[in-house]
Amino acid sequence: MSVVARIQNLVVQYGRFTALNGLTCDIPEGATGLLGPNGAGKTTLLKTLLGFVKPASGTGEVLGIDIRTGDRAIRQKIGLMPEQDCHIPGMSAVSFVAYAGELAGMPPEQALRRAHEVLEYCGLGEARYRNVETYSTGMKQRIKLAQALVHGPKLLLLDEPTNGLDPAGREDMLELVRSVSHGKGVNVLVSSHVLPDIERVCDRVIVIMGGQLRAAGTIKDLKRIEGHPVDVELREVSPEFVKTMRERGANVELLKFTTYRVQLPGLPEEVARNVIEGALKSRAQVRGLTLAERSLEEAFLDAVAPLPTPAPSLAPTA
Ligand SMILES: Nc1ncnc2c1ncn2[C@@H]1O[C@H](COP(=O)(O)OP(=O)(O)OP(=O)(O)O)[C@@H](O)[C@H]1O
Repeated sequence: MSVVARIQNLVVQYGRFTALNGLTCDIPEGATGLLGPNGAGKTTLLKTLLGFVKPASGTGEVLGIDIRTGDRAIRQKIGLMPEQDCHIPGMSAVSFVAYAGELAGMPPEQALRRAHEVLEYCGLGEARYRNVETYSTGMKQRIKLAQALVHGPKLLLLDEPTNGLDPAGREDMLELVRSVSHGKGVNVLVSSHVLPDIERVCDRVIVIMGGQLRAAGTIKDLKRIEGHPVDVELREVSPEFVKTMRERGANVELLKFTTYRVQLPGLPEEVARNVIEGALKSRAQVRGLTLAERSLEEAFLDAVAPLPTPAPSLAPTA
């Protein structure tokens, strides 16, 4: 797995409050979701990657550049779509986006040309000469994306990109982010509380809590259930199937309607074969057979569950 950013033992403090508490994680190439409950440190991590916030200790590299010293070089290669509105009052969309390009180091003419292109790409072509203050919430979200993309970043950081959007606007924004990451090959890190959004756009997630890493990996792996149980949908409820599978050493539970979850030792293919044999023997008709998985929400809740507290050590007796 290639990485776009790597951070180790990162500590970030606001006064005496520690927001990132020894965070170590890799941000892989592709589309990654950054998950965590309120106050977990997600925005702080994004700001630290951009060099806006300096770590008290620890190390970090983004696209091969040290986050402690290379903030200007980093900002030329990263785009940030912040959670809050970031337009400048009184400016038209095209002037604002071109200005964002210049701030990222582009020559004015090139910035203006790119501003027209990205506004078109973000669906704001017709509204580009309008004052941004007159934009709807959905349009304001799009212009935040346009200003983040104007300088052709290699990594795009998105902080709650679907905030405040209605269902149609949300769909459009997710489609845009997906096309940026999967069609244009831009690496993206998306911070969001909306797990279905993350599932739509990302292949991997990083879960943080209390400024520390709680889980990281592909969404597929995080949803996997230990022991590879399979879900078997039968044509009808079959006590005979349950009996047969139990005789074969399986753990069987009725999940819903006519679907059973079956757990047996062995690889998923072996378990599937065993289930088919059991169904044939018990004359149960199989309608579907899938590897059981939990929802991303279940995996997330598991990752952020309170950590077990170590047992108190016994005081030595005199
Ligand atoms: N400028 C600041 N001064 C003091 N504390 C801050 C500052 N910015 C953030 N914090 C605190 O640091 C912690 C992490 O904040 P951060 O905004 O990174 O969390 P988050 O995971 O993005 O939260 P949310 O999901 O609510 O946006 C929070 O407890 C927050 O109150």
